[in-house]
Amino acid sequence: MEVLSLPNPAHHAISIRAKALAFEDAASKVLLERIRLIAPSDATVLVTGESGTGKELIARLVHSLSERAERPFIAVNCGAFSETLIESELFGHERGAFTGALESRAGWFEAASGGTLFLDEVGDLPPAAQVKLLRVVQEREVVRVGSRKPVKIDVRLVAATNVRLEEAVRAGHFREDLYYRLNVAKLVLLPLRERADDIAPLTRHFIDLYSKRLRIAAPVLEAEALLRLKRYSWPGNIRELENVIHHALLISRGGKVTATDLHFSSLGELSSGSAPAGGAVAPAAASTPQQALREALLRLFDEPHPDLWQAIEGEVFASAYEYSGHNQLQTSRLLNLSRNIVRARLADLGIIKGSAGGAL
Ligand SMILES: Nc1ncnc2c1ncn2[C@@H]1O[C@H](COP(=O)(O)OP(=O)(O)OP(=O)(O)O)[C@@H](O)[C@H]1O
Repeated sequence: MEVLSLPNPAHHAISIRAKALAFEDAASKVLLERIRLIAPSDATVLVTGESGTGKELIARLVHSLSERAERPFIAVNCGAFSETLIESELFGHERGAFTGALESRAGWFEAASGGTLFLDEVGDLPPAAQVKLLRVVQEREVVRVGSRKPVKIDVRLVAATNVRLEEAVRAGHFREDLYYRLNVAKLVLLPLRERADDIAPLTRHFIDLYSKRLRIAAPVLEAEALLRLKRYSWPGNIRELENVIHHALLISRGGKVTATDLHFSSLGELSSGSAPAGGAVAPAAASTPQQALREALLRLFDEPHPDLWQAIEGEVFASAYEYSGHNQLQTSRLLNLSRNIVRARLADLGIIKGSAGGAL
């Protein structure tokens, strides 16, 4: 596996989480070369790719390999805010600018000063915010909501989209002038099914990651299981592979992951390609988070465990989060704990990123 060494790992412990990034497929190697070329420049980058292909990770990599690496990296999901809130989130607001604006507040552009601002799902920006963003990109200054005073900013912009922005432009949903301003350097992430040689290194990576997190010895992946992973179409891309491996580790036994430990979503049916050696693989039964939790707890009690309580706690938080559809509020209600505790524990376990809003 190509292991990417970052300029100063100590400073990237949060942003890249000491990951060995898997870039083994020929297409991924070309992408990595392109990232190495683009990152040191200050050019605005547009990252495109289906959901779960690694756009945010690539944005962090661009930041880490740039001269701004020591400065903040802030990730904002443009689709996560209402039309009225997004402008104040990005550009800030003055006290009294709108009902509830009790204090003046800097937006993410100002907060990312000297660093990189990652605008995820940029295609979701409403038209008024697109006009403002265009102005920011052109003038390199922001005007807070409710103010007229421009504030100079020094921010490198990385934008990402999982929709074809060209089509959004054609349909009149996204401004053409903004599209050209964002699309200075483009990084295209292929769906996982089109870079099959990444599947094995990514799988090894997630086996290592989750066995450490679950505090178990890393199990061996049986050849038949790997074949099955390679034949799947991965509609949810790398994120789905991560979930499949995490789940497989929860239910695997005897130090190995077998083909039947792999539970796929019904959306990405197995391709009808060549049958694996030793016969066809039976489709795995669907598993609910409750079943997964039950199986994981039983397995934890099965063997002597160095840190049983922590491992149990981890499983409970992970399963409740899964069961709540990755919603922190629902998870806190389910566990009858405060949202802050839930957020902190999920972050400790590496299930969510360090802080709300993605700021580091
Ligand atoms: N090359 C890689 N090596 C190791 N892990 C990776 C790699 N690419 C992506 N991942 C992991 O896959 C998961 C999904 O990646 P990420 O969140 O960056 O995808 P995304 O395209 O931004 O998703 P979305 O469009 O849903 O926001 C993350 O856990 C990420 O760390």
